[in-house]
Amino acid sequence: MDKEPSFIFSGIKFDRKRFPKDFERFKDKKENKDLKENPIFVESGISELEEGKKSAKRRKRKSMVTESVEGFCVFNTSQSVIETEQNDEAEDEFSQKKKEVYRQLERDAVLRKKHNIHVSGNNVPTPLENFEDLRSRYKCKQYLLRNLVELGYKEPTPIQRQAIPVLLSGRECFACAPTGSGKTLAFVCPMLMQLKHAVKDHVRAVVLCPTRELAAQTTRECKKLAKGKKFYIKLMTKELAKSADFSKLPCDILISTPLRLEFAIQKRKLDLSRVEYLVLDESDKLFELGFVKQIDFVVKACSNPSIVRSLFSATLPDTVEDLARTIMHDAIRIIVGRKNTASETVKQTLVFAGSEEGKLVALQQSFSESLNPPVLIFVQSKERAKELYKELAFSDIKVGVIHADLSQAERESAVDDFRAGKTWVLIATDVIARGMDFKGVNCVINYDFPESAAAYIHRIGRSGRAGRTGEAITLYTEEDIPCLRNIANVMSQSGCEVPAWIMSLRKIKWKKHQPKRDSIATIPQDMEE
Ligand SMILES: Nc1ncnc2c1ncn2[C@@H]1O[C@H](COP(=O)(O)OP(=O)(O)OP(=O)(O)O)[C@@H](O)[C@H]1O
Repeated sequence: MDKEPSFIFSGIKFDRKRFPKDFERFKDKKENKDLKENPIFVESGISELEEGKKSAKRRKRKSMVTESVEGFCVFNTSQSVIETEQNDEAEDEFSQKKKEVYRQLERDAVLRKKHNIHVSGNNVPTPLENFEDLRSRYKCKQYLLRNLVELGYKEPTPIQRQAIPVLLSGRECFACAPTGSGKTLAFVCPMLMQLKHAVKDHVRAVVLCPTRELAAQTTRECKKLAKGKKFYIKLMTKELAKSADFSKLPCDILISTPLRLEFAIQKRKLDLSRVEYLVLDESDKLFELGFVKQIDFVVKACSNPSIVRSLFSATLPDTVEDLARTIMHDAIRIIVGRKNTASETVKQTLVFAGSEEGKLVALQQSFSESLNPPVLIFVQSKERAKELYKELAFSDIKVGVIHADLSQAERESAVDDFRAGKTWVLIATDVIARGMDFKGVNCVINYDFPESAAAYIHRIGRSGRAGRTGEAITLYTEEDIPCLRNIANVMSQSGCEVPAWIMSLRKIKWKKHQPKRDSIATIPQDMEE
């Protein structure tokens, strides 16, 4: 009904030339009204909306060109009816587009809710329904889709569903998703897709990891995903950092720890000014005091104004978010589940061990009753790692150890032996607490209480990865009790039961809990040889 032109006003046209101001006022009002009524449009789907508006405007202009007479013209009825109809058509098309944008926004919201994805930022791209979307929406190359199938990845994980389209749209992001939830693929896949093919003369993507072991693992993952396509993917080794001539070394993707990269930039004159992608993996660790200067240096060296930067971690403190915001442009924030929580697939328990002596007895007893390898044991320092290693090696358990005092080759072989099942138990410091992906670790034992809630989340996250179940046991003594509540909070947030008395302890502000502990050693020195 409302589309029928009123009889009285049919054929009457407003003389725009004579009353330009009035016309402008009228036009503005209508457009403002549209925006006010549809605030979501201002935030999301704006490009499609604008495209709709533009095409409607284009059509309007076209119909005006055909006008023979302007001004009040009661005899021009048929011409104006045609024009009104054309305008209506354009309006219709515009409102159809608008509806479609709304429908898409609703579908996006449903998909995000289903996968517990929370986003904030402008115009967040639609999450992936499946890996097939990579081909249909983003023209993903066959080699990559084939590699996903070969790796056995049937469906994207929640972080992959959202982070991949965000990065493919050229948007910067900071992403927080649980340990073992596939964050590596979430940043490697869009990187390979965007780089398209290899070039030989400059570094195009940089991934920074806090440890050499993680950098090596990420390089391997990257190569697996790039299989069948000639990309130059390089791990920054000590040798490369010391002696490579980067101007002659073809390198599309460079994976490094911050220190080695800083060294290479300074000493080897590594030019990062054309880097298109920069990923800070385990970003909260990289923003800690020991790294922050190097990170700052690398971020500045990656001076390409159209660079896309992204931050990934399972823990993202507000302070890091605030810092990240200062360097990122219009970034999208992606949180899977709740921020700073442990993986829900890990069964977590707290065990009171009384004293240091009690811890060793408890560990040896539990191993003699049942040992379900692979088991990872975390201790507070390299000295304690060495001590515990001697104790366990002495009791005939196939045990390995990794800490910062070992040579690179020894560190690698400790990790390889554990991966290959040659050792059943690996004793470690926090050096491998982040990012390391050991297949099927059945149990993580926090022999020494973790230094922070974040350390706890990352340590126990070496188990229960990629949807598998796992177990985490945390031993504590009297001196750990003041920090118990913080760990208990993490446990209860991920659905584990915690004794009421622990939950009623006072919360403390906790920086680094590394109390001085009694030595683990029980074996007399002369028996060690
Ligand atoms: N879509 C997928 N389907 C099944 N498995 C996957 C998928 N994506 C990744 N994985 C596997 O999940 C495991 C964990 O992935 P990844 O190491 O990337 O986790 P993460 O989120 O980076 O963990 P962390 O926070 O500990 O670094 C890996 O073994 C990886 O091969």
